[in-house]
Amino acid sequence: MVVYSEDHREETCRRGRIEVICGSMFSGKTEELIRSLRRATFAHQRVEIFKPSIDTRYSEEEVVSHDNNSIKSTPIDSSASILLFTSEIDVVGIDEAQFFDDGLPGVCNELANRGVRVIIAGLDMDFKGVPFGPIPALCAIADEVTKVHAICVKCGNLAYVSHRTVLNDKRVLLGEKEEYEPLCRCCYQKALKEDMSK
Ligand SMILES: Nc1ncnc2c1ncn2[C@@H]1O[C@H](COP(=O)(O)OP(=O)(O)O)[C@@H](O)[C@H]1O
Ligand SMILES: Cc1cn([C@H]2C[C@H](O)[C@@H](COP(=O)(O)O)O2)c(=O)[nH]c1=O
Ligand SMILES: [Zn+2]
Repeated sequence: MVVYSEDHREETCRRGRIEVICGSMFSGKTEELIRSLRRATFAHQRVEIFKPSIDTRYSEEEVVSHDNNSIKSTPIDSSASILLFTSEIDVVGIDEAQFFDDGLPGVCNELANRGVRVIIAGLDMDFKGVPFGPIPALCAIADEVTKVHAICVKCGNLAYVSHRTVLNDKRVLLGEKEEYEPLCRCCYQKALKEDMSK
C-alpha cells in the first residue's frame, strides 16, 4: 500500500515534476514541505530550499513551521535567482511562494523540464479570500496539488481561509496567531460581518 505522500517512485526517480502544497495558515504546509525535503535528503538527493527574503518572521535563514520544525534555506528577492543556485540539484523546495513574483511558475517549469523535482508551499488565498500571487498559476501547471487544512478555531470544522484579526488592509502583513486565525467558510462569513460592524 502506498500511504499519502509516501509514493517512493515519485519521491526518488529523477523525472522532473512540480508539486504544490497549498492551504490556509496553520494548515501544515511548512511541516509537509520539511518532511518531503528531509525524506529526499535521506534518499541522498541533492536538495536546495528557498524562501522570499521578506519572510523574516521566525528566522532570516531558515524555513520554520508553527511547531518550530526548521530546515536551512536560502532567502532570495526574485524567483530568477533560483536558477542561479540550482545546477546539480535533484530537489528544490520553496516556502511562502505566495510572496514571489509572477516569474515563479516559469522558473519552476524550467527546473521540472530539466528533471528537477520542485516542491512548493504557499497560501492559496489572502485574508480577503482572493487567490494569492503566483499560487493559482503554479496549481495550474503542477503535476500534483495537495490542499491541506487547518482546524477552524471557532467551530472545529476544516478551515479554508486565514482571517486577519487586526485592522490593516495591506495585502502583505507578516504575522502569526496575534494577527490571523484559520476559519471555515461559515465562521469566516460571520467574522467578516462582525468586522464590518466594528
Ligand atoms: N487551528 C489550527 N489547526 C491546525 N493546526 C494548528 C492550528 N493552530 C496551530 N496549529 C499548529 O500548526 C502546525 C502547522 O504549522 P505549519 O506547517 O507551519 O503550517 P502552515 O505552514 O500551513 O502555516 C500544526 O501541526 C499545529 O501544531
Ligand atoms: C493571509 C495572509 C497572510 N500573510 C502572511 C502571514 C504570514 O507571515 C504568512 C503566511 O505564513 P504561513 O506559513 O502560511 O502560516 O503570510 C499575508 O501577508 N497576507 C495575508 O493575506
Ligand atoms: Zn468554523
